[in-house]
Amino acid sequence: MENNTNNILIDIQDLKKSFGDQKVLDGITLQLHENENLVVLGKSGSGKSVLIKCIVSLLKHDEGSITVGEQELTDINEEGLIEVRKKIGFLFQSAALYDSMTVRENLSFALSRLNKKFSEEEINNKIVEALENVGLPDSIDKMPSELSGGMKKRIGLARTLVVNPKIILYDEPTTGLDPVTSDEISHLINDTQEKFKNSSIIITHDINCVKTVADRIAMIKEGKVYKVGSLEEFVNDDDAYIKSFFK
Ligand SMILES: Nc1ncnc2c1ncn2[C@@H]1O[C@H](COP(=O)(O)OP(=O)(O)OP(=O)(O)O)[C@@H](O)[C@H]1O
Repeated sequence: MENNTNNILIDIQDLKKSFGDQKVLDGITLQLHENENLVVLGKSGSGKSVLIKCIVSLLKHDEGSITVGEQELTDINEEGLIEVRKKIGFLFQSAALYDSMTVRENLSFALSRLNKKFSEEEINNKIVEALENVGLPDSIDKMPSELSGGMKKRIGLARTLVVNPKIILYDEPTTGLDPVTSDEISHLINDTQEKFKNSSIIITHDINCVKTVADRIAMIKEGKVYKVGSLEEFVNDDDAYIKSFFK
């Protein structure tokens, strides 16, 4: 949870994205720094998921730029995109495990997409290590249907960690979980960041999660960044709109 340097890993400049005549992002400028957890807040439908989908080019932005490392995404080719995606792990809301595969196979599949040659032993070691990091080494041969919601989130995180990404994007990581499990997942996000020194963008409505993980917060309103600051700056802000999120 420390931000030692201000190196920029993702630089978003004046990003715009519409669907038909619905303007969703209307000039977002925002940076993700090295070694930080950046929380993106905004009410439902404000474009938070659209923003992170643009970052991994699951959606194409209309105007502006997104630079990941040295790579600008606007006219990126397929090869460049593969390289960018290797740097970014994306943890979807649903965890999106493959239901017909065991936990081991889910993680192994993620590794196979790296296009690197690993020995059987290396693959096994990486999978065991990733599962240990999320506290579920015994679930290796389980099917997703045998896991609880919280366990699925953890396995989703293990699958993201197994490829060792520099950046992790979390889309509502605690949604649908009870308060205790939500808290465990929030702490796991911090433990992950401390151990692997990666940087994360976390979309969440869960204020307890925000309070646990946020190094910085960016609030989106009407397609623009309404405020960026520390948790303390948000909590102490007198603005009624901001207060409505933190009461
Ligand atoms: N592929 C799409 N085609 C058309 N409209 C879309 C598409 N994806 C998102 N939208 C619209 O963009 C707006 C923002 O959606 P988005 O999912 O980013 O909101 P959000 O801030 O993540 O909301 P929530 O907190 O409820 O998840 C919504 O009005 C949504 O209907």
